[in-house]
Amino acid sequence: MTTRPDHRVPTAPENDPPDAATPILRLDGVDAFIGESHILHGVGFTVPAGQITALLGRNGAGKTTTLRSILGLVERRGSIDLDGQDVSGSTTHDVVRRGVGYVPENRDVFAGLTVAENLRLAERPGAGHRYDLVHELFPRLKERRGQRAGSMSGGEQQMLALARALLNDDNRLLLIDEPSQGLAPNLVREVAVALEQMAQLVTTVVVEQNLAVIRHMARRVVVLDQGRVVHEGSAPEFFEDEALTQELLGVHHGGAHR
Ligand SMILES: Nc1ncnc2c1ncn2[C@@H]1O[C@H](COP(=O)(O)OP(=O)(O)OP(=O)(O)O)[C@@H](O)[C@H]1O
Repeated sequence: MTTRPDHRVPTAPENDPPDAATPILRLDGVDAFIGESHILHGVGFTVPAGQITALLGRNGAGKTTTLRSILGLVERRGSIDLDGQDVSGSTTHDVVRRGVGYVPENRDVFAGLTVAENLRLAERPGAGHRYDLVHELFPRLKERRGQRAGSMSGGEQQMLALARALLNDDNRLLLIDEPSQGLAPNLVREVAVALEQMAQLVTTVVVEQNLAVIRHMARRVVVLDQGRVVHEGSAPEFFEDEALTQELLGVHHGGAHR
C-alpha cells in the first residue's frame, strides 16, 4: 500500500475564524491630502470580516486621516475596496449608505437633543433598527432616553455614539476612533466590554491609544508611522513582541502610548 501525500489544506492561524481570509475592506496605495499637506503615502492593508482590527501608531501617524479617507471626508487617491466594490471615488453619503458606521474621536452626539432623539436621527431609511440590541448592550441609554445628551458623562456620550453606529442592522463595518479617550478607568472598562460585544456582530476597525483596552480584543493590527503602514499582522503576536511594540509605538508592554 502506498502512502498518500498529505493534501491537508493549511489551517488558519490559531484563533482566527474560518472566514478570516475574507477581507471586507482593502486599501491599496492610498494617498490622502488635507489642503496642501500630503498626509497618507501609499497606505495599504486589509480588514478581515468578523473581527477587530486595531489601527495603531504614534500621535500624528495618520490614523484618523485613514478612517476619514475610507469615508471620503478627505481628498484621497488609490484603491479602497469595500466588500468587492471600489469606493475610492464615492461620496461620504454613498460610503455610509453601503453600511459603514463611523464614531469620530469627538463623538458625534447632538448635545441639545435627548438620547432618544439622537438615536432616532441615526436611523437609516431602509435598514432595520436594532433598539433591543442597543438597549441590551447599553441599558443606561434606555434609562436615560429622555435626558439631553450634553448633560451626560463622557462615558455615556461615548456609549450613545457607539449605539448610533450599531443601530442600523445593515451596517457591516464600524470605524471607531479612540473610544476610550478622556474616560475614567471604570468607564473605559465598560466601553471596552460594549465594544467587544459590538464587534461580535459587526466587523470593526478601532483606533486606540490605550493598548490595555485594545490588546485583548484585537485580532489584527495595522501600525502607521508618518502616513505609511509600517506593520500589519496578527494582534496577539504583535502585542507579545515587546521589542516591536516599543520600536513602533514607543511603549512598554501593556502601556498606553500617549
Ligand atoms: N486639518 C489639518 N490640516 C493640516 N494637517 C493636518 C490636519 N489634520 C491633521 N493634519 C496632520 O495630518 C497628520 C496625521 O493626523 P491624524 O490626525 O490623521 O493622525 P493620528 O494618527 O490620528 O493622530 P492622533 O493620535 O494625534 O489623533 C498629522 O501630522 C497632522 O498634523
